[in-house]
Parts: sequence; structure tokens; C-alpha cells
Amino acid sequence: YKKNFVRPPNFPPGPFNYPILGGIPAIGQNVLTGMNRLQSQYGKIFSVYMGTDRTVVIADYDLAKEALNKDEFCIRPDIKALNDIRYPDENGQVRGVMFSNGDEWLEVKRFALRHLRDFGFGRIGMEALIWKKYNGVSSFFKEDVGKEVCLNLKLNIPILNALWHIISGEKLDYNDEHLLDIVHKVDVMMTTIDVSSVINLFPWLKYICPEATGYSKTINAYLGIRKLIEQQYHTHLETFQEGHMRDFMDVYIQEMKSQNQNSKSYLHGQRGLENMNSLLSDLFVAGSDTTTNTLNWTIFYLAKDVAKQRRLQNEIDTVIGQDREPSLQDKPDLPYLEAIVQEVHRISALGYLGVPRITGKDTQLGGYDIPKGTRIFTHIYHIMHDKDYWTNPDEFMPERFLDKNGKFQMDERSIPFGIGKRQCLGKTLAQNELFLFIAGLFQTFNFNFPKDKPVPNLEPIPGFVLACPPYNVVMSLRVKHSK
Ligand code: HEM
Repeated sequence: YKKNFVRPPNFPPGPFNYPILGGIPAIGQNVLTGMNRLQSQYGKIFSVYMGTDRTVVIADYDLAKEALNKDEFCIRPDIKALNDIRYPDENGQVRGVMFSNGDEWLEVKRFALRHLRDFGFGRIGMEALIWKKYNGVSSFFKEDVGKEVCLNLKLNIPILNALWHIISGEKLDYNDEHLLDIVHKVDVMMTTIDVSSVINLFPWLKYICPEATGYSKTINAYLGIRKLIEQQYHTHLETFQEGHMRDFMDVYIQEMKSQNQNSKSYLHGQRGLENMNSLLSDLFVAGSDTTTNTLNWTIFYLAKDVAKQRRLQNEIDTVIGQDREPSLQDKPDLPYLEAIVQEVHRISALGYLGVPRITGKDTQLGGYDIPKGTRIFTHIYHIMHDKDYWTNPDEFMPERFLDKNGKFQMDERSIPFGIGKRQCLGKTLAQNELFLFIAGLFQTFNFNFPKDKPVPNLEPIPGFVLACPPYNVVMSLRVKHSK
């Protein structure tokens, strides 16, 4: 009772705790506006009971940097509602990379980072991938030219195709049923359950009303993705050739074979298979809606501000022209594009509360005592919208990331991918994909809101990420002109 309802001594302040509901009434229906309200009331660090979960919210850059670099803040909590699909052991520890911990997390993350680089995350692999993909993307979107269209879900298709290609080596047509099935399942996984969903706050509801809480729908989507992964695994096993690595799945199989005698490795045997399934599902969940929503927000902001869209297109025309496809080597010569990507990350703050962490031992932060087992949210949205630091934080101003000579300059307080050892595994992939996609799309098309209709005023939808609501645009092919 005490742990769940009574604030420990010298604990960060926060709203009243109701029985069972904790601080949920103070947050209200919209988690983002609720957390923003609590921040303005309680300041840099506050506490709120998410149902019965004692939670501290860090809403300050310096405190976040101090905390998230410490080992005791690098642990993920047990997300009971979604444990079932991550092969939990008797201690509630799960497989994969997103919610695993300790040596297992370290081994899986290191392995994934090292090898995903070879199949798309790194410079050369990524370019090859986008070269092949980009031709397809361009004609995929050309069919929409001149029409009033909503691109929200459509953008997910090339993004997931790229991810599937990196993992399985398969090149799917954008209209392939198999691909559309993956897109649908991932959409369900992403949109049905999030950190503030009732099932996450009260996981026991999965036994009482699995349908009404979205539990069954989410689990079925996960199991569907896992089935596809397992099918790929078996096909790869049959055609596997030592020393001839075709994709990430082959490299994983090779690693499992080489760990055959090493039962201490988390990539060994049955546990190795479970880690493969969980890791790849994690990549789908974490790697699709994040990138797609960033693209959606980018198109929205540039359709809203046509002068900025033209400035970007002029930069692309000058550096790349209209006849060749963009390359990652162009990055240093396209500072305005880089500034746009960074500004979209900042203003949209997709990972608005980070991925939850939990303290691994009693610790201190900001003059407060934080006991072991306290959940930690990083208020990434507030840190990137803090009025005390950012000028007009709610305005889309890519120029804030340019120095006086027009060169791109990073700001360490822009933290879309989190901070410390647990920061985003897909940072490089996301940044490279966004750069190449945005360059390619704006090189080929203009994006405008439909004439004679009011410009949409979009409020982000808080879920697993801060999603971009659907809106319509009209695309037109850019007139080709010589440099
Ligand atoms: C715009 C795109 C993206 C954004 C804004 C984003 C943001 C984030 C954030 C805020 C975290 C939590 C970090 C923390 O706890 O401090 C995270 C974790 C993670 N992200 Fe991303 N992400 C993006 C794209 C991707 C992609 C493309 C992938 C992979 C394909 C990916 C895979 C992951 C994984 C596996 C984790 C968990 C890492 C760990 O626990 O060690 N993300 N991401």
C-alpha cells in the first residue's frame, strides 16, 4: 500500500494520489497536455503515480543529462501488458532490445548495432538501399500527382519495405499483399496500446476484458509479425551458405551457429531464437511510425510555409540538380535540409516522454531522493520546447540550427533520440532515411494544401509516439529546369 500510494520522504512533488487511479485524474485524457500542465505547476522534476506506478518525470535538460548517463537510470521497467510476447522469465525479464536489461540487452544491442550497419544503417548499405528504393518511391508517389491525397499511411509502406529488406533481403513491390499485411499489423501494434493505455496502467485487465482493452488485437498483430519472422528464419536456414551473408537474418543465424558451444551467450540456442524474434519485432515497432510521422510532419510544415519549401528546393537544385538522385555524401552541402530535419525532430518531439526507465537502486536527482523501483519518464517534449531556452519554441524555424555562415549547427538540447546508453538504436538509420527521403521527395514534387480550403491546424495525437493527424495535400511535379 505504502509503495503504491504514499510518496516517499524527500520525493519530487506532484499531484494528489487517488486510490487505484493515482495521479491519472490530474493528467486527464491527453497525456501530453497533462504532463505539460504538471510541468508548469511543479517545475523541472515532479512525480505522478501512473495508476499504482510511482513515477518521476524529468523535465529539464541538465537533470536529464545527469540522470540518463548513470547506470541506475538505464534500466527498462517490466511492461506487464506486453510481456507475454517477449518471452518473460520468472523475474519478468524479457528478450529483445527495447525492454530487456543487463548483459542480455548489452549483447543484443551491440550485435544489432554492429551488423545492422552492414545492411542499411551504415552509409554504403543505406545508399544502395535508397537507390533501389528511390526509383520505386518516386513512381509510387507520382500516381498521386494532382489529386487531393492523405499520405499518412502511404508513407509507412516504403519505410517498412526498407526495414523488411534490411532484415530479410526480400524486395517487395509496394502493392505486394505481404508488405501491406506487415504495414497493417505494425499499425495495429503501434496504435492500439501505449504507455498511458488502460491496459498498461492496470495489466490485470487483460484477463477480464482482453478485447475491450485492445490487448487481444495487439497480441494478435505481434504474433502475426512473429510468424512472418519465423517463416523467414526457416527459409534462410534452408538456403544458408557459410561466409555468404545476404542480410541481417543470415548474420544472426551465423552468430547463433558460432555461439553453439557457448551457453552463456544470449544468442545461443532457444534463447537466441527468442532474442531474434523479439529484437526484430522491436525494430518494426520502433522503426516505422517514428520515421513515417517525422516525414508527415515535415511535409505538413513545408506545405504550410511555401517560402521555406522553395528555399529547400533551391538548395537541392543548386547542389544536386534535378537529374541525379540524392546521396548521403551531399549532406554537408545541404545545411538547410539538415536544419529542417532537426527542426522537425525538435518541434514534433515524437518520443515525447521517452521510453520508460526504472531506477535500479536508491539514488538522488535534483536534490530529491528517488528510491529503487521508481519509473522514470524524460519529458523530451518539454526539453525541446522549453521557453527559457528556445526562442518561440512553437514556431517552425529551421534557421535556429544554422550558424551565421549558413552552416548546420547541432544544439545538444535537441534530444529526439534520447540520451545515454539507452538512446535510440535506429538513430543513424532514421537520420539517413529522412535525409534521403526528404531530399528525393522535394526534388521531384511540390506539396501544397488544397486550394480554397483552410490550412489545417494540427494537434499531435499522443500514443506510443506523438502522431501527426491525417491531413490532405496536393502534389505537383516540379518543372524541370537546367542548373
Ligand atoms: C524519427 C525517428 C526516431 C525517433 C524520434 C526515435 C526516438 C527514440 C527514443 C526517444 C528512444 C528512447 C531512448 C531512451 O530511452 O533514452 C528510442 C529507443 C529505441 N529506438 Fe528509436 N527513434 C526513431 C527511429 C528508430 C528506428 C528507425 C529504429 C530501428 C529500426 C529505432 C529503434 C529503437 C530501439 C530498438 C530503441 C530502444 C533502445 C534501447 O532500449 O537500448 N528507432 N527511440
